[in-house]
Amino acid sequence: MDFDVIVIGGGPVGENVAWRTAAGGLSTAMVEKELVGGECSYWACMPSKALLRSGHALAAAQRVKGVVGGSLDPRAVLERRTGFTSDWDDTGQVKWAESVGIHVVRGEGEVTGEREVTVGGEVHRARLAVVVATGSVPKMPPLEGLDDTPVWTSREATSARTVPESLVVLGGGVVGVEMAQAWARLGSKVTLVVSGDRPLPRMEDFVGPLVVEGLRADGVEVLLNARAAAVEPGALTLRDGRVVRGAEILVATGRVPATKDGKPLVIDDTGLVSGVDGRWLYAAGDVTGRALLTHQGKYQARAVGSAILERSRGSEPEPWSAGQANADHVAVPQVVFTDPEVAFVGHTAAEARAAGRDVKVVDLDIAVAGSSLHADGYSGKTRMVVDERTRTLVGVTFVGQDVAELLHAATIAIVGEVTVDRLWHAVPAYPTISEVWLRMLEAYGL
Ligand SMILES: Cc1cc2nc3c(=O)[nH]c(=O)nc-3n(C[C@H](O)[C@H](O)[C@H](O)COP(=O)(O)OP(=O)(O)OC[C@H]3O[C@@H](n4cnc5c(N)ncnc54)[C@H](O)[C@@H]3O)c2cc1C
Ligand SMILES: NC(=O)c1ccc[n+]([C@@H]2O[C@H](COP(=O)([O-])OP(=O)(O)OC[C@H]3O[C@@H](n4cnc5c(N)ncnc54)[C@H](O)[C@@H]3O)[C@@H](O)[C@H]2O)c1
Repeated sequence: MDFDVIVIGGGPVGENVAWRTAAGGLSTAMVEKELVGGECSYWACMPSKALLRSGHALAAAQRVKGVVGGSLDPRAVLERRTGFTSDWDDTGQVKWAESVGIHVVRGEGEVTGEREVTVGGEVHRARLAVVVATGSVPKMPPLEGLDDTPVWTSREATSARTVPESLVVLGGGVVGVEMAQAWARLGSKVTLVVSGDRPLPRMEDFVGPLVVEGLRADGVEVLLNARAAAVEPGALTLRDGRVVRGAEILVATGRVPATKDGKPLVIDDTGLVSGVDGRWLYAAGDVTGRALLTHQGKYQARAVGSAILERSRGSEPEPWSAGQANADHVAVPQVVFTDPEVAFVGHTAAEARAAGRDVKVVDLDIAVAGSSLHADGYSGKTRMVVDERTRTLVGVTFVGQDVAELLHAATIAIVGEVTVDRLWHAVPAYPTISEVWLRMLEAYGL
């Protein structure tokens, strides 16, 4: 069949491209080989956060004097998780897609020519654009014995129907720390194997050690500088000869773009794939390798949808208009949903310095009236990185209980290029944890 736009991949990113072009009046097909809703809905964001939330709610309650008792019912937590995945059934998402005018095509799509996508032997043509939003797949490390050992990936870690008695987690990235804590709080005996001296190594250097403290408080055994060499059912052998045992072994060592060669599709800020003539091939989301995050992929999706619509009307998207994903370079926010939570946006101090910027770094404990009310003995840390030339923020990091909702203020300040002098006039309400903004600006020198 012919369409104006064909989107390959019906994850959150593909859905958002298709939604935008269909809403703009373009006939749009979305090709999906598994479940409409993608990894995020069924095996990533939603089930992983559902597995974590009950444990966090209980821990938060128990940090307030006067709350007595409380416990987790792992079976009910798993049931709640399963509810968020609609028991791995995409009927609801397909109905939504069709209700907004998207034509859903089931099957594996392949770009077989210019503006041409083949699905199960049937050739479909796109009058305007083909958009690749195929996401990413787990990256497996070179471990002896891996081919013969049934291990967990993030799919099993988010969809398991029972709590394993013990679990070894290989990899100190976001999946590793989140899943280690979720399963530990559900009663599994968890060992986290981290190859470097701290987990979450790409974040500010104080983040990893604070997350390790939180994991150890939950009984997770965290092995640092531990390099894995071989795996067999029930055991992971480290290069120094130590053997770590667990009923299940989760390999969480990163992801690669879902392309034939595992390489990312490099795009410009309107989503056009570099090196392809004719301005018809676009990509967005994990497959671009830009930022492996649902919200940022959906932002790219909105840019791609807008750019296709604008170009169909003969105009070109301007920088910082809806048709360009310019914030990818300055303000990508991310929350790691551990306890303590990690929330950060922008660049780390080290990245900013490496880019040649003259920055001032403000480090503070989160210790304000709001935090002391929020939890007895609240502890947390924050870092603000300020560009001294423009007096605007480059990056902000918070670590502590329930800091996720503080993040959007930082994102707005960075994207809006708000100076610290003007930020001074954004008065945080008393007594909220946001008052830490005032303390940071005072510590900066205002
Ligand atoms: C455990 C885990 C937890 C996460 N938690 C968070 C979180 O809390 N917050 C956050 O922002 N991000 C999180 N992420 C990252 C997030 O899941 C991804 O960034 C997001 O899913 C990317 O969306 P996407 O649409 O690009 O790809 P996907 O969600 O991977 O969707 C791609 C879709 O394309 C389909 N597909 C692939 N190839 C083809 C083909 N040839 N033909 C047809 N269909 C095809 C796939 O079946 C899939 O449905 C998490 C990731 C993991 C693994
Ligand atoms: N809350 C969230 O926003 C959230 C949650 C989960 C995942 N995600 C996204 O999904 C993506 C994938 O997550 P991930 O944790 O799989 O990847 P990651 O890239 O964040 O972390 C992988 C980690 O594994 C380590 N590693 C690589 N090879 C190894 C080996 N052989 N042995 C031991 N360690 C090894 C790396 O040093 C790295 O720290 C991330 O980019 C993340 O942004 C986001």
